[in-house]
Amino acid sequence: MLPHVRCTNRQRGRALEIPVLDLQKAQTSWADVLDSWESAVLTTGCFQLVNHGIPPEVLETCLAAARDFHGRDSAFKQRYAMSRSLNNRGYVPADFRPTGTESRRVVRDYASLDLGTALADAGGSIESILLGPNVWPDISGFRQAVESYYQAVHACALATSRMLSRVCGLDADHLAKRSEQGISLLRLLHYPSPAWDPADPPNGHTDYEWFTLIWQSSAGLEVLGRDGRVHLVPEEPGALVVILGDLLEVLTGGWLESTLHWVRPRQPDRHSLTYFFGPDFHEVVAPVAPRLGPQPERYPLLPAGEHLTALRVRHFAHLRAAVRDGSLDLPFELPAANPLKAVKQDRLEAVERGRA
Ligand SMILES: O=C(O)CCC(=O)C(=O)O
Ligand SMILES: [Fe+2]
Repeated sequence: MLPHVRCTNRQRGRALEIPVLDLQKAQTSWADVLDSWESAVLTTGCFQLVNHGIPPEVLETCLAAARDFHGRDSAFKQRYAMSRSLNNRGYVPADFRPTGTESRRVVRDYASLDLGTALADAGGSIESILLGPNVWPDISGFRQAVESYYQAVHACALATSRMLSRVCGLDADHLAKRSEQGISLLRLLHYPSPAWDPADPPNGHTDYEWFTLIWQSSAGLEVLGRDGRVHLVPEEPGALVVILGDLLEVLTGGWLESTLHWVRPRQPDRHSLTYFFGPDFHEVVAPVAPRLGPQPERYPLLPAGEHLTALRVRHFAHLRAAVRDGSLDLPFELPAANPLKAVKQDRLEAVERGRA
């Protein structure tokens, strides 16, 4: 839990700044802008991306489809509930409270419709939890609208991955090559109303994959920078927000850190289109030179598919129940906790000490 972190637009008299980076410029003259990318990921761990190549009409049409879906009645949405299958796909309502876990979530004040890479031949295999078939609501034009956005945001993630690979001192294609049928996920998120009390501790977390691309309809996303300060990510019309995920931290042995973040909507009815860019199921992620943190040995060797499957199973009650009753037979031992918990816990405590 992130205790007592308050977001203000100014702290100690200095304006907080989330860098704005231009993806088109990075594609045409990457060497000129590599330093600014490196500085962004090392300081705030978060930046806004402009000229990202997603046509505004593709974004708007996907948003309209998401609004249409989330605006329907509960009986309609429940037809597509994630809990109806073992796949990490479909609708998860707001106010979902996982029970019996060590989850830090106090309340889930958002609903989502989750979809992602769907392997044609995943049926029945362990891969099908993360890469199973998508669930498409019976709404005219919905699938096309969302698939168009998915393709566009994925292309943007590939271009972003080329810059982040270079920042890590690796071949530009390093991440893309390891993510050809990646465990990637698009969540159409809806925050119906600001349910938070400023006194509540925020629901801080880091994302699990390489990195995340977020489009937000209104402000609400807050990140904790490596400067120990809280940054409100301002609304930047048309921009995508990029934050770093756990697997980039593992890849660099802690030289990069996954971005601690949380959402406290400023206005009711906030939507976000949140795309998590992840590796192929059979990739094993471990620290890779040359850019390494001071203690790369603290990072476990992570088989991506097993690790991400275990996190989903630990999170969702219906998957835990399926493991208990034998309808889901995992070919690996479910770890008692996220194996990255220790490194992240240390960081949270260090941040707290820095504040004292
Ligand atoms: O809605 C957002 O801006 C971010 C959502 C998020 O952090 C998540 O789904 O992991
Ligand atoms: Fe997140």
